[in-house]
Amino acid sequence: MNLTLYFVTPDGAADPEALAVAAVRGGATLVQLRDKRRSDAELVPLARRLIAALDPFGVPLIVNDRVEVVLAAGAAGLHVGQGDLGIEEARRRIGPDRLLGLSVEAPGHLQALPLGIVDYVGVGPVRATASKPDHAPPIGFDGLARLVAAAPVPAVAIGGLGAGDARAVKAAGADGLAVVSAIGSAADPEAAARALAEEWRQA
Ligand SMILES: Cc1ncc(COP(=O)(O)OP(=O)(O)O)c(N)n1
Ligand SMILES: Cc1nc(C(=O)O)sc1CCOP(=O)(O)O
Ligand SMILES: [Mg+2]
Repeated sequence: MNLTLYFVTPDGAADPEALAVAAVRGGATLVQLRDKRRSDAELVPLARRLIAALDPFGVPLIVNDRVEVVLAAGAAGLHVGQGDLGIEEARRRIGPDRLLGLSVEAPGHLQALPLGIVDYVGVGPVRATASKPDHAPPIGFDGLARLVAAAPVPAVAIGGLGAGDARAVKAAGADGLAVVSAIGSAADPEAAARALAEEWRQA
């Protein structure tokens, strides 16, 4: 698992596959299929196509929220938040070998985290973002640093991040940054991903 540049597909994107391929061509190391609008029946074939498209790049596909889609499509992992399926249940459902990510928004979420169940945490939102209308209060880079320092597993920063943020994310101790719009809304998603990946390398 490489969290350096984690591309999360925009909710309801017309062509998540094209965006994901552009992102990994540019240097994204992990992709999450996050779609609140499509049904499981629509997401399963989409996830299968994404897995096949990402496979030549060696990039795993994580599916947000939908354990049934993970299992039916054979995805590499599942990402859940504080209001989703509990992590013990999620781990039981996906088995020991798939990746499991958990959103963390406050210190209490880490204090309540049993060890050995999740593979990584997504920490945020660093800034307010229109990509997740129901996001928790922004934690800023200081909040990010505090949560990352307390995390017992690798941590990826998320929320309102984009060009120019890699240095601050790395300085906060995170293992990478996760973005939706910085790549998904870019005029040239591959170039945007390449710039972010390069920024991370230079940071
Ligand atoms: C990498 C990463 N971090 C956090 C989230 C947010 O998950 P969640 O809190 O469950 O919110 P939704 O994405 O389901 O709206 C994420 N998806 N990915
Ligand atoms: C999916 C998601 N989760 C968040 C969290 O804080 O848990 S913020 C977020 C959306 C991030 O989108 P963008 O890169 O466009 O700001
Ligand atoms: Mg969720």
